[in-house]
Amino acid sequence: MHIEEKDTKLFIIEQDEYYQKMFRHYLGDNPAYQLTLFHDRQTFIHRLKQETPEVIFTDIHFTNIDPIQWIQEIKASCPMGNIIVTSTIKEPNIIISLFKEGIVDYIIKDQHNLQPLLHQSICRAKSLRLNTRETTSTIFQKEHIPLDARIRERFKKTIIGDSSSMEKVFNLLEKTPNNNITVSLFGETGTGKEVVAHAIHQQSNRSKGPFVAVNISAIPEQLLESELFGHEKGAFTGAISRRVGKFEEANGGTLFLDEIGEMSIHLQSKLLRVVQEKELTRIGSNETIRLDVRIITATHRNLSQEVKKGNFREDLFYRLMGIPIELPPLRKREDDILKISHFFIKEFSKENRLEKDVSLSKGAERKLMSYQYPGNIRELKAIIELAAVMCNDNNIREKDIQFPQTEDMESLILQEKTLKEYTFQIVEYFMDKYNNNVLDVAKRLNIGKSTIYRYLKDMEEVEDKEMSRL
Ligand SMILES: Nc1ncnc2c1ncn2[C@@H]1O[C@H](COP(=O)(O)OP(=O)(O)OP(=O)(O)O)[C@@H](O)[C@H]1O
Repeated sequence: MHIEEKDTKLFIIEQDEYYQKMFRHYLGDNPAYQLTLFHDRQTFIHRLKQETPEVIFTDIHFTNIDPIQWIQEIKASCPMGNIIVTSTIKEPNIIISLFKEGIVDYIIKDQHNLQPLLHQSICRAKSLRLNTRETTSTIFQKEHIPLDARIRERFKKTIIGDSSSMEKVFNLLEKTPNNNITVSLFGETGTGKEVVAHAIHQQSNRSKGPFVAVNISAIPEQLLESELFGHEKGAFTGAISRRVGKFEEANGGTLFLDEIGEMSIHLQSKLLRVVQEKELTRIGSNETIRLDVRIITATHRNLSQEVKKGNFREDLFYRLMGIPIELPPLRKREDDILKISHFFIKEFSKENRLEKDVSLSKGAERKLMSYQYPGNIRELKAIIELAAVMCNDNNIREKDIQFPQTEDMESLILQEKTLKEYTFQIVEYFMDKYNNNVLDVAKRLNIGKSTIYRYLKDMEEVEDKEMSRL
């Protein structure tokens, strides 16, 4: 979308004289911008309460005030203003927290190409405003802001989960459909990063365009450049024909760069250029191709640590961050385990055209709840599918649920139950296994029949108590 730049009202608070001059030089001379520079915090806040600039540039390095508090103060004074932070502070954790507070962009001040970055940032802030028709300061979740339930419900059709940690994810996802902002997904393997990336595309105003996914770690380094950016015939040995890269393939749609943390530093700089300039040239070509692609990235790594270690370019990190969404591991989503299990069982029954849907016994449910799932949702899916194949009468019992041997004991111990609770679990397991034949179970566990009956009675009482509490 072309953004009309005439008379864009900019407020800039900057205490450093050198940078004040720089802002005046880079932005003040541009007739499209109406610039007001402040160096005093109080005057700045006072004016913000009276006027509404479209874009607010601020540093975060002020004495006696914490960066988050400062952004909150600006937002409280001018809820409609789009905040862009310009600072020399490069601490990734601070930057992520500021994005979560709702800033639109973060620009490191001491870069050589600052002028185009400032300009792009202003355009981006304005396009957000036009596209979303909401303040960019509400781009990120805030409990007190009414949430768009319809968008949330659409996301919930493919991303199963109701737990409180997922609610935070949905709060952020709600803010993605009507703009072009980059989304960066973090989370352990199997937590659903690709599912979420696809859902973002599906719910966005680009859903009619292509969704192209590239797994960076699956492509050998020497092929990745041409895979992403394409090449002309004869550009290098082996380039027997022209190849359109994934960026071009995704034009008009969404490009999902999975495992972005695995990209080499060399390619990172090329990617940065493409992301910043929104155009590329294929290897061996002079032609410039304009890009209109939304980028979603994912990684299982802690990227801010990778930045600190020098493995990931800090400028690219900031460029790609956009809306950062952390997908929680399944062990922190206990409330979702059964819901997702039932979802997979339904899918399984449908895919296999079963006349009667597979069901889960209470014992099986309890067993599913007892595990830690190092492989997250992918592992749960595999466990459920295996159980659905192994079970008799389309009813999954405890014995049908099989966890990898090595994790089994550890995961049992990690539950830190009482001895009585462990005993109940063992009795329940064998009752399930021996089709409720108390005699067989007593023999197997080498205890008297009456002891088993006593346990069963105790278990029933515990269950009744639990039920009456609900
Ligand atoms: N919330 C969810 N609801 C239903 N199914 C899900 C959900 N999240 C993930 N899945 C399923 O779990 C499996 C793993 O998901 P996905 O590939 O998106 O994970 P990932 O985080 O991208 O993994 P990796 O980091 O290994 O690439 C897929 O089969 C997917 O369909």
